Amino acid sequence: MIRAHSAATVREVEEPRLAAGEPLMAHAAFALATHVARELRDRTGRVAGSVVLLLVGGGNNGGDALYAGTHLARRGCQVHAAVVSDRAHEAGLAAARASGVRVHELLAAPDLPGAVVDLAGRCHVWVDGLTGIGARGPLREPVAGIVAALAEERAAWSSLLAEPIVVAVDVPSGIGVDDGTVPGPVLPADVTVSMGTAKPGLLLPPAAALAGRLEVVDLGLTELADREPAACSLGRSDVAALWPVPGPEDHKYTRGVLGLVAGSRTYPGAAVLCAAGALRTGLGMVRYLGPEVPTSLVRAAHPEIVTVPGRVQAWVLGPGVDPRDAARTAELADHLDEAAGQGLPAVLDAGALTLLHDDVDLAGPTVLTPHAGELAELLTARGEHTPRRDVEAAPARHARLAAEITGGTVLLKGARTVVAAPEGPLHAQGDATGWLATAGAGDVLAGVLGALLAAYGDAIAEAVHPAASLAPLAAAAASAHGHAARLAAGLPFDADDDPAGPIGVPITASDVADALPGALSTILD
Ligand SMILES: NC(=O)C1=CN([C@@H]2O[C@H](COP(=O)(O)OP(=O)(O)OC[C@H]3O[C@@H](n4cnc5c(N)ncnc54)[C@H](OP(=O)(O)O)[C@@H]3O)[C@@H](O)[C@H]2O)[C@@H](O)CC1
Ligand SMILES: [K+]
Repeated sequence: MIRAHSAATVREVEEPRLAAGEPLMAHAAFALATHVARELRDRTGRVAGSVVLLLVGGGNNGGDALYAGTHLARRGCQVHAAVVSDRAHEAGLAAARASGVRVHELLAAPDLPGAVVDLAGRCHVWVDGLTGIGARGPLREPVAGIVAALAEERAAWSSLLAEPIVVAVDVPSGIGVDDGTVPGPVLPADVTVSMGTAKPGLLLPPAAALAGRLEVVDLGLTELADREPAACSLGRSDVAALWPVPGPEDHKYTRGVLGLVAGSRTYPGAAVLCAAGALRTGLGMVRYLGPEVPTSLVRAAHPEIVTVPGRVQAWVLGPGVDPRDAARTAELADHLDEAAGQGLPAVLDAGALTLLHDDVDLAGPTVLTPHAGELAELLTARGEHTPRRDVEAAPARHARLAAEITGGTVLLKGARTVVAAPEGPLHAQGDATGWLATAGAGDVLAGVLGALLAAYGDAIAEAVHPAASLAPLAAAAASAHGHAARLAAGLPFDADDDPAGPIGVPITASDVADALPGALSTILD
């Protein structure tokens, strides 16, 4: 699991250590130099003789870059430092000069962005030490202009072979360190070397997509183990640890029975796909409840499905249900009440999300699975006027707001899925592929999550804090679903940002459901 801590937590932990004279910056800079050297060797085949640009702002982030530059100069690199603040780290500057780094004090340059871009054009690697966890809000001038010019230059270069490598120090300068927003210009990185712990903005969308590969440097900040992370991402072994695996004593009722109210005459496929997602995830039984169509289609596609009411351990309510169908919506509300009465978990998707447009307080453990548009509608209906683009610009903030307002756990679907409970760490999972953005994929996900919750349903109903396990389970479902999509698209199992890697093939939602057992076998291996 990658655990990310807020800037404030990092400061609280590092301050007493710095006061005690621990050389945290020296360790950070050495690790940074090692990563830069490795990147140079992997991509260009050499370290000595490479030309390195340090982008140096006015704080310790620039200090990290300067000290890393001293190590790289000693390893035979030609190192240039573009200093764009009059408060650059003094000791770092002195050390850099002493080790042969060429320091360019550029603040007085008539065209500052142009001067930095000129210098950058001669360098194999750019080390972004402009701002780190000390940044506040969008980048200000002159740094904003420099970053915008470099980002433009880099985008233009990417069509050529000799791209510069961008290594961000701690975070790509300009991202919202704690909330993952991109409030202004940011220089996208190939690698981000984060100091002591990951930062939330490196995991959360949309900023996470600008961080490249994440490398976390262990600075021995052991106190962080006892501090709740602000955000986290489950790895394969975390998902495996959560996944229910049947033992010899299990039977279908202990493995979990899922009640499914989905599909309509207009959208019958949603019921078939949601059932497929649940069945291929593995559970004891699916009880489908609905009108003749789609019941006949669900039975034809999945003969193992039971279509009579009975005991269940979790519900999936709403995929493919038209919220204008008053009778069906009332049915959804009844099942939601029934689940809450028994303390059983429920997934509210698509049509069922409109149940929360009224001032309903969720009484039971509930996961909402909106996409950005549905979340915007929900928030607006609950008095927080929110255009869809605002949700897309700050997914974590809006998912958390919806969780606080409704009392549910919100799984906000997107290229990178965010899960927010009313409190506790945010989760972000970026295991999927762009090919997954296809009709019906969300119905499959609701099924996967429903199956997982059914397995845990009785335990959740008996738990002291029934909602506490929902966010990790929702994140695990998103991860398995994303991995299945990668497998179906013919992509390597784990997402990486290698632009030279395979691009994959188009997939359908049915392909994703079919790929679930294969993905789970790799996860559980
Ligand atoms: N984690 C760890 O244990 C360790 C962390 N370490 C490192 O320290 C870093 C934190 O250093 P830090 O506190 O000096 O702040 P930093 O990020 O360099 O930014 C301050 C500068 O940015 C400027 N600035 C601010 N906002 C801005 C804006 N919007 N637009 C433009 N400029 C803006 C601000 O200017 P000012 O607002 O003061 O005028 C000031 O000049 C951390 O990220 C990591 O790299 C390691 O060295 C040791 C171990
Ligand atoms: K930075």
